[in-house]
Amino acid sequence: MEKPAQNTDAQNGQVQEATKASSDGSVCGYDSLHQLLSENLKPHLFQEVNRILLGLNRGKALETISLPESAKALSSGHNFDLQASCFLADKELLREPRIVRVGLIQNSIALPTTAHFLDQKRAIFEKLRPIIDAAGAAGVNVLCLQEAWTMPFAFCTREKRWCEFAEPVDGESTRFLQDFARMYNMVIISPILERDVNHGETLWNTAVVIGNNGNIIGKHRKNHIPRVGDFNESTYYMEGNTGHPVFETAYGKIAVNICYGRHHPLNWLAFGLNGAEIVFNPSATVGELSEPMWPIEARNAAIANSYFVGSINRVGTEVFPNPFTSGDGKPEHADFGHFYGSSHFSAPDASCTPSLSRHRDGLLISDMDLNLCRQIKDKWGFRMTARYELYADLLAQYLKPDFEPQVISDPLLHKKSP
Ligand SMILES: NC(=O)NCCC(=O)O
Repeated sequence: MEKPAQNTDAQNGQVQEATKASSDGSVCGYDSLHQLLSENLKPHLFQEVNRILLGLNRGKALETISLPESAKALSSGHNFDLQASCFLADKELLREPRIVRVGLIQNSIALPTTAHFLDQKRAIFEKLRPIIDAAGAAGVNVLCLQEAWTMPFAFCTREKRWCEFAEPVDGESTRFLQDFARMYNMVIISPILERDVNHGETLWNTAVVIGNNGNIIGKHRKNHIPRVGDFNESTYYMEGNTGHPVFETAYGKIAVNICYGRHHPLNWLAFGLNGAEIVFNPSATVGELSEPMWPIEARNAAIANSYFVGSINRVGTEVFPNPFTSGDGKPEHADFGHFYGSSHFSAPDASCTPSLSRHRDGLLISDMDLNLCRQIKDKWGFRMTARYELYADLLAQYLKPDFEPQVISDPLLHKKSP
């Protein structure tokens, strides 16, 4: 048998270069996989790759939209990625289009985790200010920030001192965002570590929904808590007790499925059953653990539930003062790994936007005609064909202590072969 060809020095050099480029969190020196493909494939090949990877909206690739110069100036002045596109729906005879402009913000922390907590928090506020201003200048109607945006994602450490970052729902970060909500007539979703003072200082992982008049519409607490890798989050807060609320806002019915909840299809379903048209998935997750899942799960949820999904992941590597372990046999270490950004939108018709940068702060904007949700329900009929009664019955059985799985064994399973 012929031996596989050895790598040449040039090829080895290229591999090393790619590895070096990736250590800054980029995709081999490119901001995103999309950018890598678009800059390296011939246009006709890229068009076909794009069709298969990102899908089509009304038979065409998603169109980009132009943004005001003031938003672009903020992006270049403060070095954050800014992208914008548009999901269309068919024209209807009896309903006007319901076009909403939606924004997602991804960011790294602003100061080392060794800085005074107050300075860390305030520095994140200052970092976000121009990005939120850009969203406002661009006319964003609904804006969502990343999970636990006011703090480093210290839940890997299991150290209790990070609990100091927790705030009541009407605390400092909410007040900070309420001003923007009023100024820009914008609904803002603010995922924070919540301190529930009225219930014995209980901590929750909570998304506060601020209305476009600056009022607090309500909150949702993360339902599913990870117990995987360094995600030692159960040390800090409890499984949510707010169910699957959908918030009826001036711009549509929205819900929030916080991070690890995206691995639970029933969690997505429940927001859909309550009538959500856009579900946000503010997250904090790292490349080694979940990157291959990232482009699939939210997109699948958007398809299965006929709603839009906005997925957000934080950016960068956060190094903590004291090394930690997580009982997975890995040597002690002081960081989670790289939070890979890559925030994006998925639509009910299976199309999705290119992702934001894998390593830079960013603001992703998309116009979406919410009429697409019902149009896709009418086309595919997933709700109508869902046979919920079958599953309700199975789940009711499954919850009983004497449940036995419905397995029909081949009576000849243990027959000895002749
Ligand atoms: N924040 C959080 O729930 N992360 C869990 C890791 C993952 O779901 O990818």
